[in-house]
Amino acid sequence: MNLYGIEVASRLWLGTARYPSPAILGDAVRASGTDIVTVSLRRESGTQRGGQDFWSIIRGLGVRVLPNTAGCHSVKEAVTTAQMARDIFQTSWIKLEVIGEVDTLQPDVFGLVEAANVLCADGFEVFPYTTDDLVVAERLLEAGCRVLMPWGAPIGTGMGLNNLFGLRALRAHFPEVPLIVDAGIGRPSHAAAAMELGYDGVLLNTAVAMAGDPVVMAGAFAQAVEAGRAAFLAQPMECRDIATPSTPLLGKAWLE
Ligand SMILES: CC(=O)[C@@H](O)[C@H](O)COP(=O)(O)O
Repeated sequence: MNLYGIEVASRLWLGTARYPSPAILGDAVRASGTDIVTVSLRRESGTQRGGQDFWSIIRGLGVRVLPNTAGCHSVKEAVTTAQMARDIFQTSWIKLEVIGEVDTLQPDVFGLVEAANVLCADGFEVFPYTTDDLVVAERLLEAGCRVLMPWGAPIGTGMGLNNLFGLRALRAHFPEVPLIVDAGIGRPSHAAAAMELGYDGVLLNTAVAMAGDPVVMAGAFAQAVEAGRAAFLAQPMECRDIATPSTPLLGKAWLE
């Protein structure tokens, strides 16, 4: 898929937080086959994760970094964080998060649109973490976003795809816009379901980082995303209310 002029092969993108160790993070990234990881500037740049060590591990993975503004609750904070990320990572890509509510961590969609306008005007290539609201999606595209990242469910819940209707509607309304489900995915089957809906990819963190075996789980997600994409391209059958025998009756067996 083409994102802001860059050809991206991987449809599974990973977050880099909450892994048991940097070595396991590296192994999970390799097992996932991803070529994009997202990094939170606010959470990872402190001393807690080793500062420079953490950056060098990420750089050593040889994947594209999509910095994010996780943990930002205001437009000002998100814009400043994005500007710092651009300097540090030498990229104009930014996954824009403006959190509006602490219990659900749901996006503040008003702040999100405002921040997207500011950042797009400043030359950023914005990947907005949004809800499944069609009107907000329109506003983000008007602001200059060329990719949308609607949530599956609140971050870290692992609930999967909470609003299938909303996600289907977004896909149907914006057939040409790359759509990546971001957040709330808990199991490989959720990722496969998103891909079967025709989504272009999924971004997840907690489901891999907090699994009993993150490396095996990363591989399982890779297979699920591939299977879901293949199923979408193969055009799944429609659901029906009425049963249809899969073995046509050509005649009845005659028993004496
Ligand atoms: C890492 C990151 O960017 C998260 O904010 C992202 O939304 C992933 O969410 P999950 O941890 O629910 O997969």
